[in-house]
Amino acid sequence: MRIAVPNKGRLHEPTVALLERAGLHIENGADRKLYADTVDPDVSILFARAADIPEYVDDGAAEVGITGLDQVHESESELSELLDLEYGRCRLVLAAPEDGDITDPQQLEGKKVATEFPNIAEQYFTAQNIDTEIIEVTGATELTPHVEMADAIIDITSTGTTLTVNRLGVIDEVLSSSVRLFAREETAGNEKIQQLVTALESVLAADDKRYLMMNVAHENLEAVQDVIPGLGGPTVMDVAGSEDVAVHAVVDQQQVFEVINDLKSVGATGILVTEIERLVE
Ligand SMILES: Nc1ncnc2c1ncn2[C@@H]1O[C@H](COP(=O)(O)OP(=O)(O)OP(=O)(O)O)[C@@H](O)[C@H]1O
Ligand SMILES: O=P(O)(O)OC[C@H]1O[C@H](OP(=O)(O)OP(=O)(O)O)[C@H](O)[C@@H]1O
Ligand SMILES: [Mg+2]
Repeated sequence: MRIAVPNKGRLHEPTVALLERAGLHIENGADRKLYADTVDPDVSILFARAADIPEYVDDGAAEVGITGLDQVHESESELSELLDLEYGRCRLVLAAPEDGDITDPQQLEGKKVATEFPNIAEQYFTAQNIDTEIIEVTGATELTPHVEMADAIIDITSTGTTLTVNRLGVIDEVLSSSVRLFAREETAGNEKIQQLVTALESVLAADDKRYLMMNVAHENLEAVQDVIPGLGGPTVMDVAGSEDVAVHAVVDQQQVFEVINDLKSVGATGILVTEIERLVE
C-alpha cells in the first residue's frame, strides 16, 4: 500500500508525526526524497504536493492519500473520505475589501474573483447562478483586490490575521476544511487500508484522553472508584509490600482537572497523569 503524504508546507510535519504515532515509522526517508519505506514492508510513502495528492490517489499511483479537504474538492475527483484527521483546520471564504460596497455574493455578478481554487470557486458561483470571472493565482491572493486585479477573493483563512492585515472582510464561508484520509471508492474496503484506518483512529482516540495512576488505601477505594468516570471501571492492582492498591484509569482530558481535585479529596496519593500514544477500543 502506498500512502501519498504532503512533501512540504504546513501539512508535512504533522502528517509524518501522525504516521509515526500510528506505528508506521518511516525508514529511509531523507530530506528531499520523494519516496520512502516504512517499518511495515507492505506500506510505503510517496511525498507529493498537497494539491496533487487527490490526483495521485485517483490515478492509482497511491492507494490512500492524506491532504486537506479543500484540495480534494478542488481536484473534483470522486474519492471516499475514510477519516477526518482533525488538523490543518481552516475555512475557504469569500472575502472583499472592508471599505468597499461588496457585502453579498450576488453583488459579484459580472465581477472578478481571484483564487487558488478555481474549480471550487466556479462551483460556488454556478450553484448560486452568479456569473463571475475567476482569476487564478498561486498564492498571496489577498493582494489582488488592492491592485484592481479582482473585486473579491476566495481564499483560506484560519487565524484570520492575513485577511485583517489586508483589510478584507468575510462575506461567506465556502468550505470548512481539515486534513482527511481518503481512497478510491473501489479500494476503500481493502484490509490493509482498514488496518491503517484503525491505527490512525487509535491515535485520534488517544489524543483527548489521559492515563491516571495513583495509590489508594483500601478503605478509600470505593470513594475513588466513584470519582473516576473512565472508560469502564478502573484497573486496581496490589502494590507489593504495601497496604495500598494502585489504581489506573483512562479519563477525558477535559475532566482531568476536576477528577484530580476529587481524587485528592477522597485520599488518593502519588497521582500521575500521562499522555496516551494510542487507544484501540
Ligand atoms: N492558514 C492555514 N491554516 C490551516 N491550514 C491551512 C492554512 N493554509 C493552508 N492550509 C491547509 O494546508 C493545505 C496546504 O496548503 P498549501 O498548499 O498552501 O501549503 P503550505 O503549507 O501553505 O505551503 P506553501 O503555501 O508554502 O506551499 C491547504 O490545502 C489547506 O488544507
Ligand atoms: O488566517 P491566517 O492564519 O492568516 O492564514 C491564512 C493564510 O494562510 C495561507 O497562506 P500561506 O501562508 O500558505 O501562503 P500562500 O498564500 O503562499 O499559500 C492562506 O493562503 C492565507 O493566506
Ligand atoms: Mg499556502
